[in-house]
Amino acid sequence: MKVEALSLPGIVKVTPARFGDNRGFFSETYNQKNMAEAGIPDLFVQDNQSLSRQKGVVRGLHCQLAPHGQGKLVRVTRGAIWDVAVDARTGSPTYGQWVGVELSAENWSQLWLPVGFLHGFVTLEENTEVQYKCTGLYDKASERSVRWDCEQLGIEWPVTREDAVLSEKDLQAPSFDAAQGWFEYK
Ligand SMILES: Cc1cn([C@H]2C[C@H](O)[C@@H](COP(=O)(O)OP(=O)(O)O[C@H]3O[C@H](C)C(=O)[C@H](O)[C@H]3O)O2)c(=O)[nH]c1=O
Repeated sequence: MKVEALSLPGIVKVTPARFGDNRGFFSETYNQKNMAEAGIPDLFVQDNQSLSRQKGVVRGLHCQLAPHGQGKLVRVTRGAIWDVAVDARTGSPTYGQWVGVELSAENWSQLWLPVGFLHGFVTLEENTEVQYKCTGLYDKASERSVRWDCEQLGIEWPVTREDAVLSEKDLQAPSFDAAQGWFEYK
């Protein structure tokens, strides 16, 4: 498995091996030992999957507050996304900084985001399926959102506001200012 630390400390991109043959391929998409060696904890308690039928669907920026914070290990099993992590840990030297990575069924890469980071993505193809493991269970009351196109964050999304497809919840999300104090940098 290939492991790449990204420009935002704490965010890790991993690419499991994929063994192709005349039938197709086989891949260990999650191996506790390999992931632990990459610095990705082994306690995942929930698997999620979403399908976005259109190109340009933006989901995020989301997180859950303590004690329901979620580390996420994200991968794409059909189509492609541009996946984004934002450091929301008050006191962090990289507070408000972001990193974006293309994850696709083609490149087979996965992105690890620890607790304390906002997560969001935009689909780059129609009928994109995203699957992700979470270190915490869903807790609706502790969900928080920040608007995807917050000027303060300046995320360089590969989609225009006109073309972006968002949920009502995400259309009404506050700016990143709201995130002050959500997470403490340790
Ligand atoms: C997240 C979640 C949602 N739901 C229900 C609640 C709603 O009735 C429905 C759709 O939820 P939502 O619109 O919040 O789904 P997304 O916009 O894809 O949200 C996700 O998008 C970004 C990218 C994330 O990282 C989070 O995991 C998550 O916030 O699924 C559940 O039952 N369990 C869950 O864990």
